Amino acid sequence: MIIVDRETMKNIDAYAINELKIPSICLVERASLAVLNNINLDIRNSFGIVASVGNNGADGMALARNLLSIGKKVEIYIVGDIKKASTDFLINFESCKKMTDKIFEIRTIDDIEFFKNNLEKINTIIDAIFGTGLNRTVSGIYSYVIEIINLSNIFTISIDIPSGYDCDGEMDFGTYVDSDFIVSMQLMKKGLYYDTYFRDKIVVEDIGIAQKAIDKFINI
Ligand SMILES: NC(=O)C1=CN([C@@H]2O[C@H](COP(=O)(O)OP(=O)(O)OC[C@H]3O[C@@H](n4cnc5c(N)ncnc54)[C@H](O)[C@@H]3O)[C@@H](O)[C@H]2O)[C@@H](O)CC1
Ligand SMILES: [K+]
Repeated sequence: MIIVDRETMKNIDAYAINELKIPSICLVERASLAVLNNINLDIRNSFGIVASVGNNGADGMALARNLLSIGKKVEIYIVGDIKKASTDFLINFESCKKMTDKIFEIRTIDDIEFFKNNLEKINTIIDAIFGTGLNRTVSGIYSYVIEIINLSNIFTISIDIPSGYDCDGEMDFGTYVDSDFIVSMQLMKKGLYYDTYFRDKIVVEDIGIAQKAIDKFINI
């Protein structure tokens, strides 16, 4: 099994997109389907997608669109400034806005209360806040949201990495999602493999990042 650190994963992602011209939105779509294919849709019918506005959030928006398309109950909670959203995030966010009005921004303490109360109506949380882009201590509204997710005891699936957890397993960024299940993209992340608590709750899924991009940065 190939195990990568954060920097290597970011280099592989960038090479696949910028040099091999693999459209990033294709990777986002594959990532969303990788999560979808790991959900038991017979028992999971109501979803809270909790997303920030980078590409981990982009994966979350693509998954939200796919869940809405098959008629699942989906509520979308955005934590972060939509004005700073990534291009890939906005592509599926635009579609989600056409498919549901249950899209809520979490910015204030009142929003936090609303989020906490609304969670009682769903049975699955999708954690799409941070992935390999996490690079500093989790604070403010982000830490409140993560604490509420953890206190909710609702089955939580993290996209790529539990939000707040250091991909390399070295830094303590304050708080992180206590995921029940993690679908990690393309390659096993070092921090998750060497942390036995998470290692048994993770699947790694191919999302179409070419072997040529992986070989460039992985010297076997
Ligand atoms: N284009 C790509 O590189 C792809 C990325 N993918 C997904 O995108 C993720 C990486 O996306 P990004 O690099 O956009 O970053 P993230 O979406 O992980 O994080 C979003 C942004 O949050 C900010 N941030 C970092 N730490 C923070 C903190 N403590 N408090 C507040 N804000 C903070 C950073 O500016 C970061 O860009 C991967 O984990 C994966 O899920 C996949 O869709 C594959 C394609
Ligand atoms: K995540």
